[in-house]
Amino acid sequence: MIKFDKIKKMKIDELLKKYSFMSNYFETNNFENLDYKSTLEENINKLDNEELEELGVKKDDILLKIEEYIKQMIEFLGIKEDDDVNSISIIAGTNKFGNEEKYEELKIKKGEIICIVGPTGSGKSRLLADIEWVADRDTPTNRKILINGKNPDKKWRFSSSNRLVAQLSQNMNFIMDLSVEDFLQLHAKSRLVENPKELIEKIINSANDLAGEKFERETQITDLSGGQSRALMIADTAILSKSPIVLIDEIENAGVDRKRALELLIGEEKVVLMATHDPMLALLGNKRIVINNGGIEKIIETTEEEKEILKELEVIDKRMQGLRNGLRYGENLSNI
Ligand SMILES: Nc1ncnc2c1ncn2[C@@H]1O[C@H](COP(=O)(O)OP(=O)(O)OP(=O)(O)O)[C@@H](O)[C@H]1O
Repeated sequence: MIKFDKIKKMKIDELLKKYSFMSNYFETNNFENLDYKSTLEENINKLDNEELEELGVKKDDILLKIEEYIKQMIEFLGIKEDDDVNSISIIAGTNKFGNEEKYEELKIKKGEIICIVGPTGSGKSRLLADIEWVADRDTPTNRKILINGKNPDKKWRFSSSNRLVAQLSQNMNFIMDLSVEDFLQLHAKSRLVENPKELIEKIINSANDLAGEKFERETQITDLSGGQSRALMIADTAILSKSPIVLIDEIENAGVDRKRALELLIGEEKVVLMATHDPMLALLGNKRIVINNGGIEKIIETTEEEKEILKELEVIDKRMQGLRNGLRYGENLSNI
């Protein structure tokens, strides 16, 4: 059952993200001046008589028609409303020595950034893999993953269109000879986005916001620098990927504004889990999971005092960035 009261209160860009078929509806029904940052209801309420005449419907009927259309499309496409992931829970298992982990359950909600810290070989990647596999006491750690507090549907393991997790890895090696725009078109098609034009523009703008040097939609992806391609993949994952969870293996500093990258992912309502050794990134998180000998030893919430340290680190980071840029552009560093 769809909850139309909730749908009415969704901003148009959220609505298009959730129901990409609506772009087609708006286009074929001549909705021309949509404000993407306002809700569906607000957009309909502000239509004037002239616009209503153009649309050929009464104001009161528009929402009813849209509700009916969404219902039919959901049925036709076989979309399940319970695909929405609002939280994941990690239920404790055992460490490498077979001892029980020192927590019972860790619930992570949408919009939270959780960092995973611990020495080399301690089991950080194993934890990420448990989440990706939706472990059910059937991995070396014996952990169990719940989705929305419940035993998850096995489809998360086997369906390719319903990926629970998007992985952001460090190095993107593009080998195809495509422009940025064609590459994103391909991605959008494979993710069944019907009218990807606006999304592609949003991705390119966001990526350019994150990267030091701007690129164009016509730029060949093989010509992108390391930082530019990382920025493109982050924006693509945030905006186009339907996976509700993003796993990150440390975002390299070079060429990407990491704080903005995290803000972009969180703004798109994802659960973000990030393995990192960098104090600045760790403090940007809401919590950090400390792993040792394969087990979760502690879960630490970032305190207000720690957030103060973050401010210091941001000043240092800015200074480093300034010097790095100076170096790049051949300046005398003592003048910076
Ligand atoms: N609870 C556990 N029980 C049994 N084996 C485990 C457990 N946790 C991790 N391991 C195993 O320990 C090995 C090292 O773990 P992993 O690769 O996850 O470490 P890591 O912290 O990601 O290391 P690095 O920082 O070097 O990438 C792996 O073979 C993993 O399967």
